[in-house]
Amino acid sequence: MGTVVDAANKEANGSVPTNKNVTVVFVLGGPGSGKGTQCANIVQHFGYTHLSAGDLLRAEIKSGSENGTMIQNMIKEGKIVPSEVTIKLLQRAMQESGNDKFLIDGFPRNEENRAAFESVTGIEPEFVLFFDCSAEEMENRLLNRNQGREDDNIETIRKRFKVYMESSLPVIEYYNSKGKVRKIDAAKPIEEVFEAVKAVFTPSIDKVAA
Ligand SMILES: Nc1ncnc2c1ncn2[C@@H]1O[C@H](COP(=O)(O)OP(=O)(O)O)[C@@H](O)[C@H]1O
Ligand SMILES: Nc1ccn([C@@H]2O[C@H](COP(=O)(O)OP(=O)(O)O)[C@@H](O)[C@H]2O)c(=O)n1
Ligand SMILES: [Mg+2]
Repeated sequence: MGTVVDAANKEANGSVPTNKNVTVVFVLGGPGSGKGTQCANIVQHFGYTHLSAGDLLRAEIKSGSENGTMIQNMIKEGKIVPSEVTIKLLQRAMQESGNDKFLIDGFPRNEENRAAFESVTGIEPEFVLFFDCSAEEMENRLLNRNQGREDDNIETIRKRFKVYMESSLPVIEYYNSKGKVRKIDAAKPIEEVFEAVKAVFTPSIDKVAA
């Protein structure tokens, strides 16, 4: 057995992972900007596999892994888990999916995430989908999310916003300087946001034909 990811990792010289055949889109934006909601829509229409870094970390806590307590504490404090842990979970999920097109949601969240993913996997994102939304709107959404998350309380939300401003926005800026960011106004209703998202994923040749 072997997925495209395996195959790409075992290229001729055996050491440099290039992952040439894997398409990755990073889905970024503040907490509550609608990343997970829109990823579910994209999966339905465009055949990607959705990998949420936060969901993978929460599953790791539930599985009772030895890192579980550390991850749980970091999430409760709104801190970013060391990339070594998160990247292993992402790589495993990519391999298990059997797909070659991935939406990586909520990752990379800081410079360490970004640089480590690039050097470990050799993968460069096709583009970065960036959901732009005011802090006020995001806070309202998080306080009404009702998924029983330990970090959706006002104290942790404030910490997450600070981390977002200080550590995650610079990553978005980095990709912006490379011309890779596709910015979406995420403050609109879900359906309208998805219209804008669809335009990003639809090849321009189809747009002309439509
Ligand atoms: N465009 C939108 N307008 C209003 N509420 C939204 C919108 N997008 C998502 N939501 C709601 O806001 C909350 C956070 O959305 P979610 O997709 O979990 O965001 P993220 O993954 O970026 O934290 C959820 O309860 C979701 O139903
Ligand atoms: N790359 C990542 C993604 C999430 N996380 C942790 O998981 C928490 C929740 O992430 P999430 O993506 O599920 O949160 P939302 O932006 O969806 O609200 C973050 O606040 C971090 O504590 C992380 O450490 N590293
Ligand atoms: Mg999410």
